[in-house]
Amino acid sequence: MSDVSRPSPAGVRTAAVIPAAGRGVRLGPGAPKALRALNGTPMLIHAVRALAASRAVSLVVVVAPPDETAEVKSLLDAHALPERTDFLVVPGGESRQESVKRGLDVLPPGYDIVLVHDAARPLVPVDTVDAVIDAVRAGAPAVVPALPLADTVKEVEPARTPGEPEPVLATPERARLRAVQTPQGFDRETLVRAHETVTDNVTDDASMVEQLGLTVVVVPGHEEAFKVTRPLDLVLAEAVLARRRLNDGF
Ligand SMILES: Nc1ccn([C@@H]2O[C@H](COP(=O)(O)OP(=O)(O)OP(=O)(O)O)[C@@H](O)[C@H]2O)c(=O)n1
Ligand SMILES: C[C@](O)(CO)[C@H](O)COP(=O)(O)O
Repeated sequence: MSDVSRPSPAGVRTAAVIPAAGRGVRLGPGAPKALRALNGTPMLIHAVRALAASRAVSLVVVVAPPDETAEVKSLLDAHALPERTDFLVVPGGESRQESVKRGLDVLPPGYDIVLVHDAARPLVPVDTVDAVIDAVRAGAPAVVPALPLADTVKEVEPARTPGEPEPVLATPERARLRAVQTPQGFDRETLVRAHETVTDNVTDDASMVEQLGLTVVVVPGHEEAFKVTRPLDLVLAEAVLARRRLNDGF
């Protein structure tokens, strides 16, 4: 049994920041990605429910597309969400990193552990969320869920002209590689310092903590925590939801 299903250690509270302000260019034209429906419910609501399913999470900060903050607030009001969880909505920025920073900026005092979770990973199981929180509670300053890779990975010299063949530079040893997911979990002070210190644009929050010289640890991720990025991912997400409904017997 995860430690997280037990009451929080006295005074230790966990908040989740959900960056949801991206357009979803790779998914194709349409509404901002987080507002697109999966089986009739916006992807963002699935992601919020997934994080709020953890009994340890008592605050969820949604970082919304700047023109859609009112709509996001209405969606949160319209969908059944746990009463023990508080919600805040703030407008996002130009990059994922800036959006996460905006979420961190509005966190009230008293939250010592912060999770950062992509709205684009709507189906993460609660056990994965709890495993990340457990590892932060155990003392890691930064924790990422990750999976081994199925494909061999090549480092290439990127083509200068699109479509040109790309020369391979190296083949990293696959057994040492992991595909990193979210939620990523942090000691709050560490994550805030990373966002204040690191100025290059990076693709995840944990790599900012690596740049501080601190150790980031990996816990097992989950296949269902995949990121909805391209159109085929929508088909997969709806298939996962259909399988869950069958397994739940309704
Ligand atoms: N300016 C941005 C860009 C991204 N995100 C969020 O960061 C997460 C991961 O980003 P990604 O999957 O790349 O989403 P998009 O940026 O929307 O996708 P694309 O690159 O295809 O436009 C998503 O939940 C997305 O909403 C954000 O909050 N603010
Ligand atoms: C944070 C992340 O989901 C970890 O895999 C990923 O780096 C986000 O990348 P994106 O290109 O912004 O989707």
